[in-house]
Amino acid sequence: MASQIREWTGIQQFPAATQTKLLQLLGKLKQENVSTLTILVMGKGGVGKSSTVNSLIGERVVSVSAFQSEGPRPVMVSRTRAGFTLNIIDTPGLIEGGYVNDQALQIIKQFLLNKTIDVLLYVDRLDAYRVDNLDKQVIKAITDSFGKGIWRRALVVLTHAQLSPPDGLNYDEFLSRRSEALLKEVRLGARIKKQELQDSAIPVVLVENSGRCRTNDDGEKILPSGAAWIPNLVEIITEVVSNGSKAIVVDKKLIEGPNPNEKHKFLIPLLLAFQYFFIVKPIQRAIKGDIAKESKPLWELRDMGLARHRF
Ligand SMILES: Nc1nc2c(ncn2[C@@H]2O[C@H](COP(=O)(O)OP(=O)(O)OP(=O)(O)O)[C@@H](O)[C@H]2O)c(=O)[nH]1
Repeated sequence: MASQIREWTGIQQFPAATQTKLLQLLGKLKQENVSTLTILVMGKGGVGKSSTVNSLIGERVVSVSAFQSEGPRPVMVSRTRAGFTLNIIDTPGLIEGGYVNDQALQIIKQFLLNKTIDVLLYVDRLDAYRVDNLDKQVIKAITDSFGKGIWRRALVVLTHAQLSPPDGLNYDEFLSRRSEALLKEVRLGARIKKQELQDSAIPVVLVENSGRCRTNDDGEKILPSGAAWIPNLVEIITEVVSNGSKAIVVDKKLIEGPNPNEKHKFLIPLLLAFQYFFIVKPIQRAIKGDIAKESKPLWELRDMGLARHRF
């Protein structure tokens, strides 16, 4: 209920330049008749999801820990400002003991029941050097849970953006290699086809949550490129919201129904029937034919009394 939602006072913590840009962006959304934005934040554990939520809200609303957080519970933080409601849903890391924690995933899905996800922030660290099987699993779990359409509403958010790349690589080169490796996995995990690539361009956005993040003359936290990252992130979120794709409505059907990516499951019995009549049957027939044609070995003929013992 709107009356219970707290006023977004955290915005006043931002430097004036950031506040102005944020209010402009929210004003633009309102002009497009968007007055609520629900942002889902997902990713592996410890990549900076909660820190990013706190940075965006401008308050310490969710706890941040260098070690894996305990209760695997999602948290929704809601704030209103000038008739606009911002909901951000922070979720626990999905990986436990090397696998996607199905129970945590189920809890997240239940939590999202009857909510509409406008944007997914898929969070990872910029300073990771390879994409591994865990990334694949998390991307697949998100796709299987919400359908591949969620990636049309997604941003890849890379934290720890204030880094010095290793091996003498320059920053932009490192960023583009890291982004490309991750996006490749997202495209595979989300089963985005080649012809859909153009439509499904997923933006990669940099974030630096550290208190030691550099600032510009206006006091805004900036990236190594000099861009103020909070207004930049919000701007790209508003672009994704306006890209013509559908928000993800989490209803009972999505949570309990068949996997949204298995729409063609009805074909399975047809395929089995095809396999039976056109593969299994002909093979059985061929085997029978072979047996019938087979010349009997001497010992068999002997046993049948048709051949004389030769030994
Ligand atoms: N330097 C730096 N540290 C960060 C950044 N983002 C997060 N951290 C640190 O990384 C650690 C984990 O951050 P969290 O925000 O708790 O990560 P999380 O993904 O929410 O973790 P779980 O809730 O356990 O899944 C904390 O010690 C943060 O202070 C960042 O952009 N830069």
